[in-house]
Amino acid sequence: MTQPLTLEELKQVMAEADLLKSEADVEDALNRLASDITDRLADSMPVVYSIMNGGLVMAGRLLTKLNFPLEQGYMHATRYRGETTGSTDLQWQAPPSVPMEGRTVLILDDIFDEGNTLAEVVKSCEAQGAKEVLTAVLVNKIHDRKNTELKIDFIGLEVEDRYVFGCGMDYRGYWRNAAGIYAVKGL
Ligand SMILES: O=P(O)(O)OC[C@H]1O[C@H](OP(=O)(O)OP(=O)(O)O)[C@H](O)[C@@H]1O
Ligand code: HPA
Repeated sequence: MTQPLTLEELKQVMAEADLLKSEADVEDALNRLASDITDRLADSMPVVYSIMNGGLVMAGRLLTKLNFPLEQGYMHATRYRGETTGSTDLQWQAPPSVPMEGRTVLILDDIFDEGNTLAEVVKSCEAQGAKEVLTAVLVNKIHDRKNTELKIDFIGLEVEDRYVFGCGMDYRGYWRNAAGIYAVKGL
């Protein structure tokens, strides 16, 4: 495990970061996502799961924009665990909180990076008998290292190939609470 960061270091990370998407950009993206998701799922009484922890902020901000009957749930699967590179094994820290057999499932997550997390989560939902599984992410990171053929159904924003934080995404456990999306200096 890397050494914990101090308060001063964490403030410096933010002070030196590049703002990639403003709070207003994020809000526009969430409104577009809500409209597209409503068009597709308004009549399907879906279960909408957030992938903890990263999906928490997106879910909280998106759910109140969805004006149709849905159930809300969560699951916690983690691959990075406070580091800036992902481990090969996805660790399940909490299984899905609502049964999904025969249901339309929508998975919400903050970022589609190499794609291992969502690919495995989707596979797991299918194995648990979901009728259909759709995915929505706030951010798709653009690079050619995706480890999956999975196509994300709803994408809010695209970002360049840098380590990003804010809107649910952490830098070594911190700054998920930042309202915009930032790239760490040098990463
Ligand atoms: O596309 P991938 O390369 O698999 O990365 C994306 C995943 O990584 C992050 O989760 P993380 O493992 O950091 O867990 P956390 O949300 O609990 O921080 C993020 O929230 C996504 O779930
Ligand atoms: O760029 C990232 N930032 C935060 N969390 C992440 N998980 C995968 N990629 C990222």
